[in-house]
Amino acid sequence: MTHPRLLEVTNRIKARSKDSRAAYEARVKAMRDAGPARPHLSCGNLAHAIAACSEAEKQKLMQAGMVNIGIVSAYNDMLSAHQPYHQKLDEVKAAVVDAGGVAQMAGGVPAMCDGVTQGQPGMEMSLFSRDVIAQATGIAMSHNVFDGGLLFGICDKIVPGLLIGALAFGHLPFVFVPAGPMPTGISNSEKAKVRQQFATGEVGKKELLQSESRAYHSPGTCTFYGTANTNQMMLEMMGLQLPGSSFVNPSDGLRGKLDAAAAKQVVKLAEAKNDIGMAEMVTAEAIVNGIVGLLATGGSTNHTLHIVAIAAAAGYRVTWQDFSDLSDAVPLLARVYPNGTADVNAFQDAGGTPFVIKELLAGGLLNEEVHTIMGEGLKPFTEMPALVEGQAVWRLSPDVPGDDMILRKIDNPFQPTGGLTVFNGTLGEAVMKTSAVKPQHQVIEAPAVVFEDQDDLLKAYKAGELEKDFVAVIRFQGPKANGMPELHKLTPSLGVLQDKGFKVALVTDGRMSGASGKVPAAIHVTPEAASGGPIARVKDGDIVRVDATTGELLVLVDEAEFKAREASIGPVVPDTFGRNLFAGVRGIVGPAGLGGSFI
Ligand SMILES: O=C(O)[C@H](O)[C@@H](O)[C@H](O)[C@H](O)COP(=O)(O)O
Ligand code: SF4
Repeated sequence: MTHPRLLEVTNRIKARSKDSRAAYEARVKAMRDAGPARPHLSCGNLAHAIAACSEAEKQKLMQAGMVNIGIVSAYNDMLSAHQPYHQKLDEVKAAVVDAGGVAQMAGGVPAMCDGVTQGQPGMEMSLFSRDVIAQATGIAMSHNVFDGGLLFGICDKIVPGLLIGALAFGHLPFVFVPAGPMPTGISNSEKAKVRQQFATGEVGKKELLQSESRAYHSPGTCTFYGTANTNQMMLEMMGLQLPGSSFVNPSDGLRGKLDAAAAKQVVKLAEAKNDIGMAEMVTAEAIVNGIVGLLATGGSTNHTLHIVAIAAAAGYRVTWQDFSDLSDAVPLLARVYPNGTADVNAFQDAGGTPFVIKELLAGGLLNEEVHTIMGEGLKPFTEMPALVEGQAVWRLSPDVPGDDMILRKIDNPFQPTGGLTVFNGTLGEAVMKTSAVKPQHQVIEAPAVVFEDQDDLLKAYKAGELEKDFVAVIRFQGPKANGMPELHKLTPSLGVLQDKGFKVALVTDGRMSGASGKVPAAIHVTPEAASGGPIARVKDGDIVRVDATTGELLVLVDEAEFKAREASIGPVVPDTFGRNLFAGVRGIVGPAGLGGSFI
């Protein structure tokens, strides 16, 4: 029986989105009514589109009924997660041909590695890159010669960008093709320990680099449960990626079979002509299923931005209150670093996303009336693939988890509620991933120390000025200020202070990484300082209360005095390292509560 809270939130999203969803569905109908793509091309258009094809492909593509699949790829060598897409292209094209279609590389999209840019100027483009990826996906598919698409992308802003772009072609079916996590190196906890030892001066750069390179060591996605791997879980929850396919390593023999199966599935969907495209798959029910998956697994806080933006691309308005109300009803069923010690390889071995889906269905916490890439309903997504006599074979998840320190059944969760808290109060709205914060750190009331640049906090730390209870208020880090960077490089220093017994918390209009964890951080503060939000009026010494148990974010200053204060105007954004290219975007980008989007 479906949980009443699930029905309540799903129905209110539909109700508030009635007009915007109707407008989206009208756009999709107009594209569908225009009929299959290629017959409407001029001979010149078609000749250009197939000029570089083989003779066999040309003959096929000149037939209107032949399914042509557009591949949109986020391959580059900067993301270890995306490097495997280089050799995947030809393999998947061949698999589409084996399945009776033709495939063309429709276009590439940019992909930024947040690990490479963490703490660097490039991080100020990170959030914006999501919408650039969406636009690049639109450019790729705008050739309008395709009957469906395959999407090569995994990491943080790439999956949301690809999905937003694909939704602009909601009359077509798309299937995501993952590449899988790298094998486990040193544990994430060991990595974090060495970082804190570096922050205290116990180890030097040589030891730190050695440790980092043993954590991040080969092709594949990083193995912590950050935004990239949360994307993977979400795509299975939403039925947009083959069941249980996310966390199979690139070098595993099963990987290639899963790629071929994805190719075959998208050809089958494109041939079906039953009007099941992205619009019919990405419904309010599917979006709520994605949020439920986020909450049940303690996924990345970045999804309070990305799911809102994805929903908007499908004509739905989703709010942080929706996340909060679902979080009260959805139990925490998984502990994967930073919410535990295991990584995604251990999560997969313990039962992975199919196990979580099976348990959530048993608890009535997923909408079952959904169209997915596998057909109707979520039952196929309770199955895990294995290589049996050289073939990918799916089997129903077991009734018990492979490791109950990593996964739990619905009647024995790690926490009765989800891993996310939405804050409200005198500083505005904010979110916190509480699943990674110990209970004794979930309520912090301490004097503010205000910064407008994360490096200034690190300088104060190194000067020994932060050996005390304090709330770090870091502002002018919002979308309009400087692109809303992740401030994850502060984690080791704040972690050292927390370990020393000081009560520390972070409040910022910026973001943290999905891999950030133990320090309580009320992030995405909205309205941001650059929009005149109250965070711009906080002064050193103001008492700030961050209470993750009640969702209060308060500055304990006389209301009239606080309101009368002059707001800080913040620092000037340098125009170096490409920042100047996004000056216009900073002027039009929307607030975090609407996904931080400029589309
Ligand atoms: O949201 C995320 O998951 C992060 O952006 C992640 O993709 C990023 O790479 C982190 O910075 C990795 O963690 P470290 O920086 O600790 O390696
Ligand atoms: S998970 Fe993060 S650090 Fe790892 S490849 Fe993806 S973007 Fe880069």
